[in-house]
Amino acid sequence: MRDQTLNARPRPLVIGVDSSTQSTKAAVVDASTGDLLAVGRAAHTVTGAQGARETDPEVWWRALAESVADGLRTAGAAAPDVTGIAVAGQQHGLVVLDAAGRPLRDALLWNDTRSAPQARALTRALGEDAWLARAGSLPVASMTATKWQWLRENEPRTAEAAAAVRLPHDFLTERLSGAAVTDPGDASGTLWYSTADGAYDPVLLELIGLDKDLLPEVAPTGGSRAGRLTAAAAAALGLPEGIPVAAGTGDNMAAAVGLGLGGAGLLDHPVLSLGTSGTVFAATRTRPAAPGLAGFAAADGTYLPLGCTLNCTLAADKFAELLGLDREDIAPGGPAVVLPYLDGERTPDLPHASGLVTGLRHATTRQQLLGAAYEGAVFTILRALDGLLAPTAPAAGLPLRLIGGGAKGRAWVEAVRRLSGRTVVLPAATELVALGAAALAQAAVTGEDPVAVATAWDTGRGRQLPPLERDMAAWQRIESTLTGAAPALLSQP
Ligand SMILES: Nc1ncnc2c1ncn2[C@@H]1O[C@H](COP(=O)(O)OP(=O)(O)O)[C@@H](O)[C@H]1O
Ligand SMILES: O=C(CO)[C@@H](O)[C@H](O)COP(=O)(O)O
Repeated sequence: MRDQTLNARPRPLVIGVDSSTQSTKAAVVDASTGDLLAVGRAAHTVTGAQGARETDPEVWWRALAESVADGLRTAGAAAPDVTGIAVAGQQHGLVVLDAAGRPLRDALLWNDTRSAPQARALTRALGEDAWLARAGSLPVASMTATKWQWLRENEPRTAEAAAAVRLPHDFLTERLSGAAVTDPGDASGTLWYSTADGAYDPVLLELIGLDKDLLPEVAPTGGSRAGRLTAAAAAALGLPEGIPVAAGTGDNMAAAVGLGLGGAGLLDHPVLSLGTSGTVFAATRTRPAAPGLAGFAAADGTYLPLGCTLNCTLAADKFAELLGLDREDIAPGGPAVVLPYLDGERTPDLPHASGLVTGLRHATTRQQLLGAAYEGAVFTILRALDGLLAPTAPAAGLPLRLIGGGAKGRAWVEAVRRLSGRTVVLPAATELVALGAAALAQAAVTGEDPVAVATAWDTGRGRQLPPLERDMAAWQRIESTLTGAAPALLSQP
């Protein structure tokens, strides 16, 4: 018979939630060791065509409750042992709420490109230098300020009726805690927050006619305590009422925390994330402000310069589906080149682009064509990485950490190794956003630095893959195709 006293001993747990584009994942983590006991999951629905991408925020709320229940069930964990929770969310989405906190419409997501004209107009209105000096980034269609402008111009009654404006993660944090709180990391993706001042920017808010009173308070870090789990949220999630709820952050910022990147950890180490978006980023102490990259704040008080593409895993999966192939059934593209810009593109800024296939011969196989789709997606992200590394020469020799759903796939990993020629580190944990959120939750419980928590947990540990010789022939083929096609891709309707 097992010792009942041992069974009864409480085991403090924290929950880190990753509410991303396609799904919610809830990591149930042993707060003392950082051991990942289970990941609960629930899918989202994304609707829209021709540039529109929307999700009902209530879908995220239901998915949060489902994934937490799934995680606790799978872990065989007792809900009363949960001591804290934090949410990391897909960045930039525009959530508009009525006075009772109900969504007035579906959220406009980061990959909705309808606000490209508003992005251009906002850039012209203030000038690139002023945007970079204030927000650290230039307006592109992903940024929340351009979405707010789109709403004002296209659905003015909804914009006027808004009693609150939120990002996906702070919408969920408020549902949990009742507190209207965000963090510097996710706030920096709105473009109405100044990374220079560390506060909402009155000039930018005035430019887009947005009342500061509609916005959440900005906590000092994502690991600050936003509040405590309300009775209503506790009932909905089956968790103990009153446990600390962290301010949370954007998904890329949380991944950085999960990898132990930031002031209390590693600086300048580059990361490549292969998910719905392809992203490259590094935690830095220097405030970024360069065209072509997003100059975000990190969740821990450092900065997170980042490049982001709109077409990554979903684009390669679409090619696999069209070709009737398994996603791993690939060969190097040979002379075939694919620019897989099925959703338009953000980096480079070609919001109206569509996919381009060129270089086909009679000898081209389906496997080569699928390989070319991976190469096109990977080339596009790695080009952004070159921009990220240029100002920090010492980082050029550092290994590249590979994360996100795509990092589970051999075809992705090999394409990154071949086109980058870099040493690649594959972290053992696949859910680094959720683990980073768990570290934020633990920071909100104990008051520690979230990066120090993740470093002590060693959630970023992984295996190192040696560099392969860089495939410069493929690189140059794709690069010259993009250079030649860019004017046509830019002017597509
Ligand atoms: N074993 C695998 N091999 C290759 N790709 C995978 C694998 N598992 C999942 N993926 C890809 O991962 C993507 C989801 O990645 P994820 O980082 O979870 O996305 P997001 O955070 O944007 O919702 C899917 O689109 C899928 O193509
Ligand atoms: O817009 C960005 C970064 O600026 C995206 O990275 C979103 O944050 C969505 O992330 P995933 O759903 O792909 O994780």
